[in-house]
Amino acid sequence: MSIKIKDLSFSYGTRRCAGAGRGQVPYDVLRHIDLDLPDGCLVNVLGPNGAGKSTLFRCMLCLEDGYTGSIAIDGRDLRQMSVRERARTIAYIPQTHESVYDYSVLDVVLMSAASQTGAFGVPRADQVKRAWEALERVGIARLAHRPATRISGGEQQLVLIARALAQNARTIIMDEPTSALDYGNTMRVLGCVRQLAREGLSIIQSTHQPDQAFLFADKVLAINKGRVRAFGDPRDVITEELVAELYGVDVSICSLFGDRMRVCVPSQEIDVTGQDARSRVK
Ligand SMILES: Nc1ncnc2c1ncn2[C@@H]1O[C@H](COP(=O)(O)OP(=O)(O)OP(=O)(O)O)[C@@H](O)[C@H]1O
Repeated sequence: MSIKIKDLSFSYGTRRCAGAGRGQVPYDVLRHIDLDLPDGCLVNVLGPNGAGKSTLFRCMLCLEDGYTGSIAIDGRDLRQMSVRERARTIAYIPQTHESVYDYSVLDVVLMSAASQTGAFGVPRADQVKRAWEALERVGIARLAHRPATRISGGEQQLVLIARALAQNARTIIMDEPTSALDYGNTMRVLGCVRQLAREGLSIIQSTHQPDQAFLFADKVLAINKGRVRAFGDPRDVITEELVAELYGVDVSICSLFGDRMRVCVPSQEIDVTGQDARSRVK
């Protein structure tokens, strides 16, 4: 689904203005954001802590609706859609998700049906079938009857992706889906996410790893201080200047395998003077 954001600004409230006696002023966490996210695209959102990534997601999900400007999905204004319609359109995987109840993995995935059956409705046969298909799709059907609290972090993340798939939403927003995962699970989850985008889903996910964006993203959105700093192809957007600006770290961007892959190397940690820099991307 295509997402069009026009002049989006959002504030959580006011803060005291610098200087004596100036009073409270609105503190805009998001400032005049214009974006056109194409359909069937895997977008990685980069930006330092507090840049506004989660807030942007919350606005796109209408969890915060006090924004100015507009957000349209496939041409329809988000605010004109009912809660159920929105739930069917966009699935959300938040930054942290810790279930305290011992629901089975299958039950967690079946919660996706709540937007159609209501919170206490019994899932229909087709919804159960879809839940199984989603579990198969992400490769964890074998875990269906295990308590969702007693599986690994990577498996839990895959359960949430399966739930989003079973919800049948064409757009999935993920807030740092791999932040708690080890290297192997990170690669498996991101590989699964990329495959889903190749099959036509629109996926927007935040990450703090520019290298991940080189490897997995179709587009990169860089946000800094609530503004869009850059948007486009990873190779165009992720530059040494951008990484230094966003994260305050000097990196060299190097190419590998005949430039099929690029990586950020923190050059301030190693002395690269006089080294062979032929593969460095200028
Ligand atoms: N509920 C809230 N009330 C007031 N201010 C908030 C609230 N949530 C976030 N903020 C502030 O809004 C700004 C943006 O926060 P946000 O969580 O969107 O950043 P982020 O880019 O997702 O950061 P991170 O990478 O650390 O998750 C920060 O200054 C944060 O302190």
